[in-house]
Amino acid sequence: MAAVLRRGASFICLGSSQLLSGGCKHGRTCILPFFSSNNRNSSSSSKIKVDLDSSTGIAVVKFQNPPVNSMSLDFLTEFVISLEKLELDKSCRGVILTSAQPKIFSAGLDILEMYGKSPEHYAEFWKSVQDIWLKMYGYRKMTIAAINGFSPAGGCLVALSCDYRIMADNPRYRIGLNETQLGIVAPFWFKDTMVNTVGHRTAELSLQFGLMYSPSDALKIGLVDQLVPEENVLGTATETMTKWLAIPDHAREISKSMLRKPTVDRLLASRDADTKNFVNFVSRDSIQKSLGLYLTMLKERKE
Ligand SMILES: CC/C=C\C/C=C\C/C=C\C=C\CC(=O)SCCNC(=O)CCNC(=O)[C@H](O)C(C)(C)COP(=O)(O)OP(=O)(O)OC[C@H]1O[C@@H](n2cnc3c(N)ncnc32)[C@H](O)[C@@H]1OP(=O)(O)O
Repeated sequence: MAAVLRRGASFICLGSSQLLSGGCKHGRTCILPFFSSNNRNSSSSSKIKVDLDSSTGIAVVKFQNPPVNSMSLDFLTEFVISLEKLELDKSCRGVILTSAQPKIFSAGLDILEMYGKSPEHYAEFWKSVQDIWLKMYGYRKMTIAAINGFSPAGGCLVALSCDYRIMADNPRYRIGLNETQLGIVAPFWFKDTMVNTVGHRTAELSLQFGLMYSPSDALKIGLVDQLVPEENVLGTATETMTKWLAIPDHAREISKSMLRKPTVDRLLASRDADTKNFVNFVSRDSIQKSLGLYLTMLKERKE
């Protein structure tokens, strides 16, 4: 039985039933939007903060999963629910993704979800990774990634799935699909997303080497669209979104769908096979060993 707390106009629902909205269907703790008296609707689940300004139609979705915004199963579930709600909300026309953590946009998929777990867990996790990509790459509303820090692997994929990417011009930051450096392989839909953005030849070099690009190199290859001083990332994203929103929604949306649907359909046609592939691949002793060594390396770097 779910416990439901009502606080003014806001609802918090805890538990597995779906008393208040489709948002809780995944059976995890979630917090429904808090409606304030002005034009801003905010909601904050534990890992995703949403701030929708209905006077402009722009929502800011902030990742807040310290220390590095790694994408665990819970994070991905909350993320997809937040995007679903915004997609259904007529007052929202565009979404900006950014990070509440200093210096990190997202460290990518949570490696601990792929290490030392059961095949059933790997399958559930992978489906949630597919879900977020399908939601983002086919998203009806305009999306901008305001990349305010490091963005490896899954973090890069999330940015690549947006319509426009603005990155902090800090030469210490890096972005790229570095999977091969962990001894794993970016699946075909990560690869397709990269190819669609930077072209085939650059993707060949990028994916095989697992290259991580500085902001200026990322701009050169078209992995990001614009660099701005770190303190201006969110402001520039909001200004840019306002310009994009001058285009009639239906025309922009249909154009986006024409360009992206074939890529989305490729995964939709083979989701189960892709999940099986992932589970078989990640369950191998050699892959588990690589991931274990990588986790140890991450910890030892600090010592
Ligand atoms: C044939 C093909 C078939 C199927 C496909 C098969 C496979 C495809 C599979 C998977 C695709 C995966 C995509 C991914 O996203 S994998 C994740 C890749 N991410 C990374 O490589 C990033 C690693 N992290 C870093 O480089 C750094 O942490 C940093 C630059 C993001 C931040 O550096 P800091 O110095 O600020 O912080 P740290 O001290 O390094 O980290 C703090 C803390 O967090 C832990 N951590 C970091 N990243 C992750 C992560 N991605 N997952 C889980 N945990 C992470 C780190 O170990 C530290 O932990 P402790 O505090 O030491 O406990």
